[in-house]
Amino acid sequence: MTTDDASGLTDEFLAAREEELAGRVSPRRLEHIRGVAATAARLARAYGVDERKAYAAGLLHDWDKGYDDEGIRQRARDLGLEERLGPWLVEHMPQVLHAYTAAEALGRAFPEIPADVLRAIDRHTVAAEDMGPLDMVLYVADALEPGRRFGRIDELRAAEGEVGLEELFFLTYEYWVYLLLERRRLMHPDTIRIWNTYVARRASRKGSDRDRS
Ligand SMILES: Nc1ncnc2c1ncn2[C@@H]1O[C@H](COP(=O)(O)OP(=O)(O)O)[C@@H](O)[C@H]1O
Repeated sequence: MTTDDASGLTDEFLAAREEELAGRVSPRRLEHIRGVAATAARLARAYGVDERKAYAAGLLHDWDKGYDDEGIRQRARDLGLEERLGPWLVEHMPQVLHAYTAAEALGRAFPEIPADVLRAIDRHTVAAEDMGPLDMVLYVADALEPGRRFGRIDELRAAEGEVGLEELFFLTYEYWVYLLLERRRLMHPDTIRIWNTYVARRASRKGSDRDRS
């Protein structure tokens, strides 16, 4: 099996993980998870991304969402993630840790999960400067699944299929950053770097669109 091979993501494997999830998260969270998996699969079809991987990433992204703040801090330490993430993040941002711990724990427990699915899970909350198509599909699906309600969601939902995947990711990320500011929440220190990267990429994309027309 190559690292990105999806052949281990059989129907049986996914059904077994879904059953385990019912014991790991609340019914409400499970509903969100199912919504994200279905939305990720739909986005994958629309944007030419591997549908099974997208579904699997959606199904598994909140694997560790059942921990409370102290529990998830301890899990991050137990998985040896404190060095990578830094003690400040572990102490002050428990709400983002589930993404990193899920990717690490799932990778250890289930070698059949492709590396790119684990990567998408790892970056589903904070994102990254080098988001690939699968990463973007999961990030967007997490925000747009049918159970989510927030101010500009209808506008974002309407953009699905009308704009490219990177633009849809950008619009979703923009809104998420805006919400963090509005709610006066702490921001992950990578947020400005990621924002700047995608603003610059967008400007050059728009520039080359203009050159072509
Ligand atoms: N860049 C960021 N910096 C700090 N917190 C963030 C950032 N992005 C998202 N969050 C917060 O992390 C939490 C988990 O978000 P997320 O993983 O997307 O949702 P969920 O796991 O519920 O599907 C939310 O409270 C969200 O506001």
